[in-house]
Amino acid sequence: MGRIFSYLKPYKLAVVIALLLMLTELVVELMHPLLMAKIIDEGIMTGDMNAVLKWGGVMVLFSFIAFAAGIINSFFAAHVSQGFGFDIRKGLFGKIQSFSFANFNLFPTSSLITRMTNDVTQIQNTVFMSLRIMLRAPLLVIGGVVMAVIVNWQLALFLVAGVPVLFFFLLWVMKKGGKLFKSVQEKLDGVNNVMRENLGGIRLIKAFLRKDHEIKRFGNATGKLKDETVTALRLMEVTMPILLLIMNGSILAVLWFGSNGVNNGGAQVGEVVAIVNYATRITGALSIFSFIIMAFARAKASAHRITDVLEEEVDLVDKLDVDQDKTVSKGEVVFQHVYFRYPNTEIPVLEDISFRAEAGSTVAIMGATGAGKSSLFQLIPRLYDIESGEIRVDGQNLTDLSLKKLRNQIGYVPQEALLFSGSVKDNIAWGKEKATLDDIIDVAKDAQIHETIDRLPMKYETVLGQKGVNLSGGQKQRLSIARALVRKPKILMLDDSTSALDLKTEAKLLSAIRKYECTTFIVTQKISTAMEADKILLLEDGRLLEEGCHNDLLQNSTLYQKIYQSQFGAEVTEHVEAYK
Ligand SMILES: Nc1ncnc2c1ncn2[C@@H]1O[C@H](COP(=O)(O)OP(=O)(O)OP(=O)(O)O)[C@@H](O)[C@H]1O
Repeated sequence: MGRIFSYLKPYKLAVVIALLLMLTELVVELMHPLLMAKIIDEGIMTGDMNAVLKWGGVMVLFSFIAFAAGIINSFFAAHVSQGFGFDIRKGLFGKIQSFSFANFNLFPTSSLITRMTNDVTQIQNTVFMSLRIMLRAPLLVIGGVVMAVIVNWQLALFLVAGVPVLFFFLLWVMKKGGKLFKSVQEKLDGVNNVMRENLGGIRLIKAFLRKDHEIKRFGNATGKLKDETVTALRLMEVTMPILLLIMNGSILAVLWFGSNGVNNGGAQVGEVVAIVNYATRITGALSIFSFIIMAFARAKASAHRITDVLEEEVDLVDKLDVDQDKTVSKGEVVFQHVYFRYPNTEIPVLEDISFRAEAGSTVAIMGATGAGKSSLFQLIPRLYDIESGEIRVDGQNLTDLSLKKLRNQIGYVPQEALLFSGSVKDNIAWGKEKATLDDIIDVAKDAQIHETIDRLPMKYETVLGQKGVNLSGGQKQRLSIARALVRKPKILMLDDSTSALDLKTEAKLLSAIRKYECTTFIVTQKISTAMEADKILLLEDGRLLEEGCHNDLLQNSTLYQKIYQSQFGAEVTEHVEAYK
C-alpha cells in the first residue's frame, strides 16, 4: 500500500493546497449553525435587526469563501488524481515490461489489463474524492460533535452517544467490503479473460460454430461478476438504513430533551435549533461516509492488486556486477551440458545439451513436436535462465552480458508472426529505431517481401490492420524476418518462421540472409531448409540425439532418414548412395 502512496509524492504541494481549501469549506459549514443560533438568539428573539444583519452578512461572506474554496479545490483534486493515475499506469507498464516469463505466470494477461485500467481508475477516483469530500465527511462528523458540545454539552451528549457506534460499524463494513470488492475485481479479470480469448479466436469460433458455447461461457463469467457485485453492494446498502435509524433517534432525543430544557430554562431555542442542525449535517456526512466507504473498500482492494504487480520481484535481471561494456561482436554460441525446466514445473524440458554454433554459420534445429526446439531457442536471448550447465556467446557466459547488450545483437522471429498496428514501414523499423527508408527497403528485398509491399496501395506507408490482418501468413512471416534483419544482428533466430514459404522463396531468402554473416538458428520441420544449414541439431524428448550436416545425418541417423523419407517419399538408401 505504501508503494501506491509514494506515487503521491510529486503532488505533495497540490495535495496540501487541496486539503487546506477543503478545510476552509468545512470550517465555514461548521460555522453556519452557530451563526444561525446567533441570528435567532441575539436578533430574532430580542427583535434586534442590526444583529440579524450583522450575523446574516457574516454568513453570506463565509458562503462566498466556501464557494470559491470549493471550486479551486476541485481543480487541484483533478490535477492530483489524474496525474497520480497517469504515473501509476506508467509505473505498472514499465514494471510489466521487465517481467520474466516466470513473473508472467503469476499474473494472467487479462488480470494485468484489469489492473492497468479498472483498478487504477478505482484508486484514481478515490484520490479525487478524498481531496474533495472524503476527509470532509469524517471531519464534519467530528467537528459537528465538537461544535454541538460547545453550543450545549448536555444536549450534545445524545449525539456523542450515537456517533462512535456508527463510526465503528462503518469501519467494520469497510473491512468486510474490502474483501468482497477484491473478489469483484477478480471476477472482472474473468470477464476480461473470456472477452480476450473470444475476440482473439473469433475466426475459429465462427468456423467451429461455437457461438452459443461462447455466449454461455461469457454468461457464466459475467454472471459471477454480477453475483459478487450484488453481494458487495447489499452489504453497503444495509449501512444506510442503520445509520439513519441511529441518527434520527438521536435527533428525536435532542428535540424531546431540548424542548424540556427550553421550558425550564436549561436551554435556549437557538441552541436546540443549532444542535438539530449539527445532527442533520452529521447524518448527511455519515451517509456520504457510507458511500465513501464503499469507494474506499473498492480502492483498497484495487490498491492491493496494483501493489502486487509493482512489488513483484523480477527474477531475470542483470547481475549486479555485470560489465556494461561487454558485447556480442561475432555471434559464436556454445551450449555446455545445459539442463532446463520451465519455472514452477517438475519435468526437465532440455537435458544435457551441448553443441557449438560457429560465428556466421547456420544451425537448423529439428525434432518432433514437443521435442524442445522452441525451448532451446528461447535460452539464447535469455528469455529464461537455465538450471545448470553453461551457455557462452563469443566466449562469455550469457549471464555476464547485460540483457540489453545481448538482445541488441539478436534478431528474433517468433513462431507466430506478430505485427503491430501501424504502417508497413513502422513495422519493419520497429526492429531498429533509426532505420532509414533505404535500410527498410534493403531488408524487405532480402526478406523477399519487397515486391509484395510494392503492390500495396500505399506501398511502405500502407497501414496494417490489427495484428496485420490484411497480409497472408507467409507475408507476415517475411515482414517479421525483415524486422529482425534491419537490426543487422550478430545472431538471427527464426522459429519455424519460414514454414509458410514455398521452396523457391525460402531458398532465395536463406541465400540473402547469408549476406548478413550472422549466426543463424532456424527451427524447422522441413528437410529442404535443414539441407542449407552448416549444422543440424536433431532433438528428441529434450535430448540432443544427433548433430551434423545434412550428408552426415542422412548417412548416420535413422531418425533423420525417416524424416527425409516422410518428406521426399524416395528411398533413402538411393540418396545416401548418391551423396557418397
Ligand atoms: N511455458 C511453458 N511452461 C511449461 N512447459 C512448457 C512451456 N512451453 C513448452 N513447454 C513444454 O516443453 C516441452 C517442449 O516444448 P517446445 O515448445 O520447446 O517444443 P517444440 O519442439 O518447439 O514443439 P513444436 O514443434 O510443437 O513447437 C513440451 O513438453 C511442452 O509441453
